Amino acid sequence: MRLIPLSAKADVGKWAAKHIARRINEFKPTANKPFVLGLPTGSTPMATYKKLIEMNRDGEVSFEHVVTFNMDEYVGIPADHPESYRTFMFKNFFEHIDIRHENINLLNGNPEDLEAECQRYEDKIKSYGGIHLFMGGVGHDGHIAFNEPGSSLSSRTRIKTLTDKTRQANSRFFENDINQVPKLSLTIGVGTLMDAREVMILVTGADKAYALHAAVEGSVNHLWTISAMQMHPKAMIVCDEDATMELRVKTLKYFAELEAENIRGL
Ligand SMILES: N[C@@H]1[C@@H](O)[C@H](O)[C@@H](COP(=O)(O)O)O[C@@H]1O
Repeated sequence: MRLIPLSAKADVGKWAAKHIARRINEFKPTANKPFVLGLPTGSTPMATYKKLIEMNRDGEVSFEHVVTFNMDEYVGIPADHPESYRTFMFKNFFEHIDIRHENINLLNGNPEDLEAECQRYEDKIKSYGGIHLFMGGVGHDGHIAFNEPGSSLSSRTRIKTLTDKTRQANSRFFENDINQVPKLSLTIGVGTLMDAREVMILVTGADKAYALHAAVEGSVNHLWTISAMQMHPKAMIVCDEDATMELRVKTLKYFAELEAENIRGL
């Protein structure tokens, strides 16, 4: 696993956006050979989306032949609810870039059959030959997508009950009222994420410091689903200084030295 320790939150957004653009450009996608990108919601990736929008506008990267799959969606709120992950993605990213709408894949949180919807999603990912690069964030309790503590590390897309802790954290988007936060979600599994050719996780802020410690220094454990990234052949965590507060000085120094070249010139 690589750890890219940067100074500020804005640097994380810039670095991640540049990495995504580099991967897309290296791939030289076409209509018949699209680049498949996995995406998260949340406050953490906002700076990355902003930078990617700028880069798209300036002609540094195109999403014309990029297919996207989002990680998760709430169950039971309308698709056009201001806090649905569909709304989030269109408002903060898709509406501002040159992506074709038929290339956007999102889980439907209101299907007739929830299990069939999960299977449809897995099949659709497979139909593209898998995901090239999956970007993600992390919850305070180390959850990845909505794979809450105790999720199987080989899980696939499925229905998940949200913990009170997650609903409390996300209530900030629902007028600080936990009762408005859905209790269920559809989420890709840890196994789905592990199948991506490359995974890039963004971690910012002191409130995520313990999750970063568990991801990098902890043992692989289903109680911290982010730790499964240690088993991924090509995983990378990009973090800011605040998020490193629970890491050993020795660990941080080790990765900072390894990545010195890649951090310079941001
Ligand atoms: N399902 C999402 C996760 O994908 C996200 O990583 C997490 C952290 O969000 P934030 O970046 O706002 O801290 O929130 C939710 O639980």
